[in-house]
Amino acid sequence: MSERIAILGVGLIGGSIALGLKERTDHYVIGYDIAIENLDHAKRIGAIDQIARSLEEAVEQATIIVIALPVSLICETIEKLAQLSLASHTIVTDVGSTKQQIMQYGQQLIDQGVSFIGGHPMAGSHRSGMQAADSLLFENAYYILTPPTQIPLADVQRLSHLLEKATHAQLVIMDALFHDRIVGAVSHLPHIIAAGLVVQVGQYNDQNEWFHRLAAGGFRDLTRIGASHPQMWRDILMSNRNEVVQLLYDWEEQMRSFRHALENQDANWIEETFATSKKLRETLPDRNTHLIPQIFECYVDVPDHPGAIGQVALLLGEHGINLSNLAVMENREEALGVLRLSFKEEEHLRQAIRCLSDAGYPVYDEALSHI
Ligand SMILES: NC(=O)c1ccc[n+]([C@@H]2O[C@H](COP(=O)([O-])OP(=O)(O)OC[C@H]3O[C@@H](n4cnc5c(N)ncnc54)[C@H](O)[C@@H]3O)[C@@H](O)[C@H]2O)c1
Ligand SMILES: O=C(O)C(=O)C[C@]1(C(=O)O)C=C[C@@H](O)C=C1
Repeated sequence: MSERIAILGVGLIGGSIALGLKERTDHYVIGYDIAIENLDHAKRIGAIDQIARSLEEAVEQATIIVIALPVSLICETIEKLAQLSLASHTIVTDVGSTKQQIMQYGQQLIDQGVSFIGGHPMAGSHRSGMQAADSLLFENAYYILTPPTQIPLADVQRLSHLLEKATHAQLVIMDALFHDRIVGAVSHLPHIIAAGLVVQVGQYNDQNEWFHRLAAGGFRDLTRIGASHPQMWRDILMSNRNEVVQLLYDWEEQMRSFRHALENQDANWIEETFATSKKLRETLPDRNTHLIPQIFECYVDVPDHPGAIGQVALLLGEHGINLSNLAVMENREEALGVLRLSFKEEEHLRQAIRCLSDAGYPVYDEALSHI
């Protein structure tokens, strides 16, 4: 099926998705942005087929709407879209870095019968705008979707396939709360730490310019993200405020432990902590080593009704099992649907089989033998 895709906000993320869509699919792409120069550039380089002069013009007849605006504007835009009469088969998604607040707004669309599926590609840059867009930005990165339980299986699959094809990312389904907690720790907290360090050293530098002159690899590596877009990060932190406040308490505790160790000349504690850090840092999965990822799969029968996908995804999420992809294999009327669940780790597959079987779902292997 050929889609008409409206991208609202043709900046770094919207522009990168648009480029991927035009490079790797045949879908028609319409761009809308407040900055006309972004749209002109996008049209010139073939990232979009058409420039829309208004939000209404962009979404009219769109079958998929991707909201790629700063988080506060994503919420506002969802409210605006809920006032328009979108066709019932339209899927609306977003790319915002937080998910719980956006999903609450998305309920307004779901109440109108429109499928709203939250999204967040876990890759980006401290740069912003269409000029920085890149069709390879999301290659091999995780792209998280947070479909509410009411969304039909087929819609989640339609969006997931489209995004996978356009971005070459690894699509993962996750609960919004789970997402905000984890992304708070691995993205939002690091941005605060980088900004805090840059401001602290900037204050020393005001007294003595040698601080900046001597800032070498360590400072530069750690603070690249301190140059990120201020309004975008204001929105992200305000949207994930509760999670980030909790994370900051833990961070203060970490820093206090370092200070105590130094005050008490506890060299062993310092060495042990750096040894732990080195070991953990070296075991971080490298995005680029997974160019041909090994996939572990199983098949599961689910009742063919709208909430079924959410229940399976939620069950796995609650057990901390990362689903890397989900596809509907069969969709017979009034009978069972068959889902193919893919995992990156064999251990996650084993855990999923155990937890789905315990919950009463029939689970099969590749040869469709009952597991
Ligand atoms: N930058 C990243 O690393 C990254 C990664 C993943 C997700 N995100 C999320 O993606 C979203 C977009 O971020 P980005 O990095 O692409 O930002 P960006 O600034 O590059 O793009 C945002 C675009 O929105 C446009 N815009 C702003 N106000 C508008 C308005 N009122 N009406 C129409 N257009 C308007 C801007 O002109 C710009 O082109 C944010 O919600 C962010 O949280 C960012
Ligand atoms: O690479 C960067 O510059 C980023 O900040 C990308 C990054 C991140 O924190 O990892 C930033 C925000 C997004 O929501 C996802 C990815």
